[in-house]
Amino acid sequence: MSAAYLSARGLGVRLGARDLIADVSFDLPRGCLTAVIGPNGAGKTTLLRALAGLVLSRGEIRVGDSNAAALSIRERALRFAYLPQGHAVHWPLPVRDVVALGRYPHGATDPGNLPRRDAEAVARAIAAADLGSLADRPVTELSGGEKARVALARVLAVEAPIVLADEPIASLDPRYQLDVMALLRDTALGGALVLVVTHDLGLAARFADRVLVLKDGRLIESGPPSAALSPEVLAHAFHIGAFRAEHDGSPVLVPWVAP
Ligand SMILES: Nc1ncnc2c1ncn2[C@@H]1O[C@H](COP(=O)(O)OP(=O)(O)OP(=O)(O)O)[C@@H](O)[C@H]1O
Repeated sequence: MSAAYLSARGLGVRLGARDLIADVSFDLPRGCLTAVIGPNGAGKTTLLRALAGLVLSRGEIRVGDSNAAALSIRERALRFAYLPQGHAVHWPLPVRDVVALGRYPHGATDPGNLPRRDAEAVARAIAAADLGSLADRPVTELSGGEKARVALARVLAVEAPIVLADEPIASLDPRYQLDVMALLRDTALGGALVLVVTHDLGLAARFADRVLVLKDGRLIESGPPSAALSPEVLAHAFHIGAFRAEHDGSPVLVPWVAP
């Protein structure tokens, strides 16, 4: 594996007397799409929030040559583009302006008057998320799936080296699920380090280079999909089996009843 760009050592998040995640360690390179999977409540969202610096954590997070804890909020927002679960926007802002919020960490604070470099990044993100025909519509008038693509475009507009996406395909139709996974893979191929939380094991098997498996706040497996989605791991993590096949050279994995 190439040099690590994002490393966690003994990462933990404790709330009250409870460890939401504990002793999580990994090294991930740029240019890699990593799926984060695990049962409900396993700590996937908490892990992403800890990496983004949105929840207090212990242990160490290193980004490139920096200790993440030493970064200012703006530096952290430039390095980590974070797509939260749900991503509600309640103001009737035009789609273009919502996407432009992704340029805020770059100092572009007025969506109506973006410097050229920022306007170009916004245009790239709008095109990548296939939002060209919706760019001038108020975001509040879009469907759930369309809003999800706007939220993703905002994150892509940051053009950060690390993308943290929490269930970005949860509300999308099958076509856009495939498009968004392909888009995230292309983002990784373009040099970003992409972490995607998903419950779709089939898409994780097909698109991810690596898989992190969380259970009860612990990292129980980390590796290529062939190892991290093995029958043993799925039985241990989810108490399920899976139908496995290959199509067009890609792995097919369909969750099935426990063996
Ligand atoms: N603010 C909070 N206060 C107390 N407990 C919390 C808080 N946020 C999350 N938790 C608990 O932490 C655990 C991990 O939650 P988290 O949202 O990280 O899980 P997840 O793996 O993303 O789950 P899901 O697949 O259901 O989205 C859960 O048991 C949850 O109840």
